[in-house]
Amino acid sequence: MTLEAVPSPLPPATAAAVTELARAAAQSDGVNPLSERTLLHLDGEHPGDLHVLAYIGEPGTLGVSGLQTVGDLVGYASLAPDSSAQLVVAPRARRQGTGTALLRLLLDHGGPGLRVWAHGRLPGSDELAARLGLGVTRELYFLRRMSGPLPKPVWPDGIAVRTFEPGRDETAWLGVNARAFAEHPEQGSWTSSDLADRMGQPWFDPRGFFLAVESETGAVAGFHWTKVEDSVGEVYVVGVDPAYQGSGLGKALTIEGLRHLQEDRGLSSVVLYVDGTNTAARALYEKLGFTTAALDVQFGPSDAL
Ligand SMILES: CC(=O)SCCNC(=O)CCNC(=O)[C@H](O)C(C)(C)COP(=O)(O)OP(=O)(O)OC[C@H]1O[C@@H](n2cnc3c(N)ncnc32)[C@H](O)[C@@H]1OP(=O)(O)O
Ligand SMILES: N[C@@H](CS)C(=O)N[C@H]1[C@@H](O[C@@H]2[C@H](O)[C@H](O)[C@@H](O)[C@H](O)[C@H]2O)O[C@H](CO)[C@@H](O)[C@@H]1O
Repeated sequence: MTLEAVPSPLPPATAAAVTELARAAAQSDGVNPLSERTLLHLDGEHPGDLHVLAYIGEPGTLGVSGLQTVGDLVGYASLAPDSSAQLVVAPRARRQGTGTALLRLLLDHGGPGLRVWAHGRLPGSDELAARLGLGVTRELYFLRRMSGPLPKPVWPDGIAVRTFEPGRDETAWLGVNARAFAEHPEQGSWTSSDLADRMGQPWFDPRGFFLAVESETGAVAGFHWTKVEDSVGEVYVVGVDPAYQGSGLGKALTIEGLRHLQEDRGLSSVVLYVDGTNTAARALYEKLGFTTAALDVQFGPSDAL
């Protein structure tokens, strides 16, 4: 087995093989092994992104033309410029040391700031991490709510709600998102490119992207961006400008998006991700009937814990 670190961009054939590897793992494990950002960054050039390929063959046999066959690829890892990473080994190739080899290479390239996701904290991830001196540095809860009666949203005085208008609201949304998520490891640093990537996805639907605006000034005070992909409805991101936090706006926005997913999109359940340390959001979602369905964790060097 050969390990090869490839700076972005990946050859299209290789990107397709990684996508197929991730699909096979998701089918086998019941959990997507790679995050949305990682999947989005398989295609195209993303400076600073590093791809690691584990394949059956002599070094260099892949060539820049990409993989000869999907069967050649037995593992993949990605390392982002913020030192966050993910790795996946093909179900057919597990317990042969490929995961250990991928993680060692990530440590070599990522250094002490490395943070490796284990989506679903599947069997073996803790053991693999501990073997290389890594411990849990972050918990991301995956919550689910079955459809049912919703309270009516109570909007703060002077606030109106409308949906996102492409070509009009991008700059204002980036601003309120950055302010709302100033303390978040990823969300607050989204750029116009990150937003455009997602607006270009088949699931993007401005009719499910709610903005709370000041009636007098039109300024965006908060938002609830919903997502429906593969028939799964998600509270994708809810954010409230710090100036409005504690005003009831987050609850009203969350309810508005849940109503849309439940009634306009006819979904029987809704999911979301929330950091374990986010006490405010977790309290809000618990009040609205969300319960824990799974847990993603990030591992980092134990001496960094
Ligand atoms: C799926 C996701 O998007 S997870 C990420 C959610 N977004 C963020 O964390 C971004 C930063 N935080 C925010 O934007 C806001 O704090 C939000 C969205 C979490 C909450 O919005 P707010 O407008 O402040 O919430 P709101 O005033 O509607 O309060 C609703 C409930 O949330 C909970 N809550 C809100 N703030 C807090 C807090 N500081 N501490 C504990 N619970 C809180 C309470 O249960 C509250 O109900 P209550 O006031 O009846 O007790
Ligand atoms: N509630 C949001 C914004 S704070 C959140 O916590 N997002 C996480 C989450 O993102 C999900 C992930 O990318 C899934 O692959 C994708 O299918 C979901 O639609 C996303 O919501 O997990 C990410 C790590 O995997 C994390 O970086 C985001 O901040």
